[in-house]
Amino acid sequence: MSKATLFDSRIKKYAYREASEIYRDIGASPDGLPIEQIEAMREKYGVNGFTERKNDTTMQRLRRAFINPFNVILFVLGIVSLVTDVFVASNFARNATTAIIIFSMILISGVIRLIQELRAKSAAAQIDRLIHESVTVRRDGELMEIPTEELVVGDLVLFSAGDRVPADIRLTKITDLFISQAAITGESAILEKSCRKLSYGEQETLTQLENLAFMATTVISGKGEGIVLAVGKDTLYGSFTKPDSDDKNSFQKGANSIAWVMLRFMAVLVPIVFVLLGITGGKLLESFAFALSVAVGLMPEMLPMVITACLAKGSLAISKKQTIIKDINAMQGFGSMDVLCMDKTGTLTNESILLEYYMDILGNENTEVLDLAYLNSSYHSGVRNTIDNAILACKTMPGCETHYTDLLAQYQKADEIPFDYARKFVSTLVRDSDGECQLIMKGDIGHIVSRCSHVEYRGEILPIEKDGMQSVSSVVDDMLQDGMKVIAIARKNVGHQSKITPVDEFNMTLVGYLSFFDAPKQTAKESVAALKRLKVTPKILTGDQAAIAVSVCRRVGISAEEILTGAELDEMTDSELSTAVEKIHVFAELTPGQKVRLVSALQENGHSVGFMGDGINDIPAMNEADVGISVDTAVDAAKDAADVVLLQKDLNVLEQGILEGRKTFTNMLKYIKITASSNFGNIFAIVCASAFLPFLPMTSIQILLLNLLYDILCIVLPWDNVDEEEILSPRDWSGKTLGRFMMSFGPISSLFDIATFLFLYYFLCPMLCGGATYLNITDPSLQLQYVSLFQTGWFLESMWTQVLILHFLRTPKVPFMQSRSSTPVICITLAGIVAFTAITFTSGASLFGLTKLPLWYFAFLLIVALVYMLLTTVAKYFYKKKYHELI
Ligand SMILES: Nc1ncnc2c1ncn2[C@@H]1O[C@H](COP(=O)(O)OP(=O)(O)OP(=O)(O)O)[C@@H](O)[C@H]1O
Ligand SMILES: [Mg+2]
Repeated sequence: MSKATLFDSRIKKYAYREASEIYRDIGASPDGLPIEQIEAMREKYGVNGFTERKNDTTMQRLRRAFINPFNVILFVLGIVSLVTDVFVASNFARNATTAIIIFSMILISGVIRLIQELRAKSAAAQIDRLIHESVTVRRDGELMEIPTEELVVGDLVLFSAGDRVPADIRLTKITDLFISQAAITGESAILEKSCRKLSYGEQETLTQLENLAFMATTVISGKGEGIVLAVGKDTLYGSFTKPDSDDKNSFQKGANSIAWVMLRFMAVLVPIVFVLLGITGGKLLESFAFALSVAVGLMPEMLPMVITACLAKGSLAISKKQTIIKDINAMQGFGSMDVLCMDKTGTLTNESILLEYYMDILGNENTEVLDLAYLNSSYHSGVRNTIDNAILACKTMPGCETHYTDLLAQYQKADEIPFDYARKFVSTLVRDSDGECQLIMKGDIGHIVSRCSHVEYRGEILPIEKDGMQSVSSVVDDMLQDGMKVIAIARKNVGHQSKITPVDEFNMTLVGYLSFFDAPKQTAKESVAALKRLKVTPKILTGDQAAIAVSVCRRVGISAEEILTGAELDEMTDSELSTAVEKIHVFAELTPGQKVRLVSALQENGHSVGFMGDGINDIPAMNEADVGISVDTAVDAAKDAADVVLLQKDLNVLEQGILEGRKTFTNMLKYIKITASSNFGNIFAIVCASAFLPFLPMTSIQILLLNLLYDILCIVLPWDNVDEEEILSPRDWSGKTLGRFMMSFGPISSLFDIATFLFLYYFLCPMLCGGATYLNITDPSLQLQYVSLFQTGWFLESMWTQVLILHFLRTPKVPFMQSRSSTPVICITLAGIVAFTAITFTSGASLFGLTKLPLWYFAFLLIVALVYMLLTTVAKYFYKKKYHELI
């Protein structure tokens, strides 16, 4: 039986039972669960979350910090070294230093990672406090607010318009409850829900069962109450969202592609080293250990740690800039986003709109139109948006204090059909004191007019004639072109009929219009310019009329020469759309589904797309986009669905977030590229050297030590400065450019390694060992000294150049003069060079097979370092010229 059918049978049965039976079955009661039973229910049915992270045990955290592919390789290496150097070695040759270094590498990277995670967790806790995702439940007979993830099976939940359903629920009580299931079925139609027991004859699929509400669906209007049947991964939504496989994970994909590049280099280099050593007569186990340390030397072991640190630091920095990153992986979206889609109201225009005119069909002021709109806005139980708020605000107009209260007393609500972004209007049925009912419809002009057969003018009801409609639309057109938002009001008497269905919404009488002032924000023009400077193309995806969208876009500097409406979009094939989305920046009269289609068309074209919105209509597009952005004032469901929440709906805030995201990414890429290329350079030189050296150019323990020291220095990289020019365009997060970077800069470092190696072999070592080169020396102790001098010389050269090159490759500019690393980076790297050089002068040096070198060698080192830096600067110039970027 498939997972889905299993799931079906488990939850579906409750649709056909009375509430009382369900309470008994699950062990709940109509008063809600007793507090002491909550834990037991959680034990039995699980938690309401998808990632274990929320309820981490120390074990899980430790496991994540310590177990990763890099550490596994290190561990194998540690064991090999334990076996060869300690267990099977003779008493005399027993030496555990290699094993100790390897295990301390594992320990250090793990502990740092653990600390980072704990810090990130406390940051996340702060963030949770800022954006409350809470639900109302009835427990022990009392209503209380709890965080969504504390919900358990058996809880009684209450929700209303604008909420996201927090779990899978069997409804027990509803008032005009309408739900959009787009998030799980993809269908934009809005369904009316009920709480009656269904009978088995009605063969329906799970999502069609009207007395069930599913996790992640959106309450469009009305209220509901119900028993939680399934939570977290056991919900229908949970059954098809596997934690790590959703397409939001381009971050993970990027990390993987980087790991692959590294693996390919290893796959080539390591066997070569092994074979070369074998040919030159090394011992099998020793050669194996050496080849493995080469592998470790090549790996950026600290990658997981640097990534966690960078992301944690970045999201903390962003949160100080009024932006909350809910999902840390969404930082990637922020760094790489090159198209930002947004709706109009509240982003480009002010958050609230003002009611300006209320008029009959020919444009004369008419209070009856406003009264009808007021009744409609007061009585529909959907989410009140800016339009409703503007209409309801008229009760505070001077002289109207009692008028609107009287009006509500005079007309009672009888029924409604909620607002729906596909139909773009809302209908309410009101009953006067005589029991006569009238249907009031308000919404988009086009959609309303298409349902009208008559117009009302000065009390007379006239059939619509063609030219009559033209003079009507000219009234509206002028206002739209001025950037006003206009909606239409229509009505119909339906006698004593007390319920309405969509069939009743025809043959309406058009009464008039309301127009609103939807003024662009003062800062909008500037912010749009800033986005363009950051190479993020702004695109407007609005459900509103084309004319107003054009007017607003002109005023804020978005090109509106060409515009595409929802209707035109539906006519297009995918390939036509793919070219259209590139050159058009304004899309109007869209349904939520069309917004999704546009976002995915942009993604198909290779863009990294952000979507910023605040309404229920924006949720599907936010889910589709690489990064969904919402604002603190948005409806709860939109905030829940977003990856990023801005505490102010202002494009300026977003600009700061984008910059911070790119900065984070640049620092991560810096670590990866520089480390990988200099490691590659070193290892490549070692390979060349092992081909004809009669001894190991560096012992495996030295390679590891070098690597460990270097990695410790890299811990400060997340705190490095980033050049302003570097973050002016979106960052690509993938292994695509890693290979070419390694191939361009790695060999330069090998060149100097080999020069040093020749200098050591033919000049320094013979000079200090009686004038002969290694092969001509017969005294074993002199041979040992020769090797040790050679290896120390190379160790120091590698370390110096590897650390210095960090400062040269981190920026395309001239280091220290045009672009300075941050103070911690400068201090730590300098301290590192001094400390590690000092090690070779201590007595402990012999533990690692290192020894003291004459001071004049450092003069040589200085020259090598200088020439190396010079050559790198030249290479950097050409690289930048060719590829237009460095990091
Ligand atoms: N509460 C409402 N009552 C009646 N009609 C409404 C209501 N809300 C929206 N509409 C109609 O639906 C159309 C689309 O809604 P809306 O403008 O909110 O879409 P949007 O895509 O969020 O656009 P934006 O936020 O950019 O203005 C509106 O132009 C209006 O005609
Ligand atoms: Mg909107």
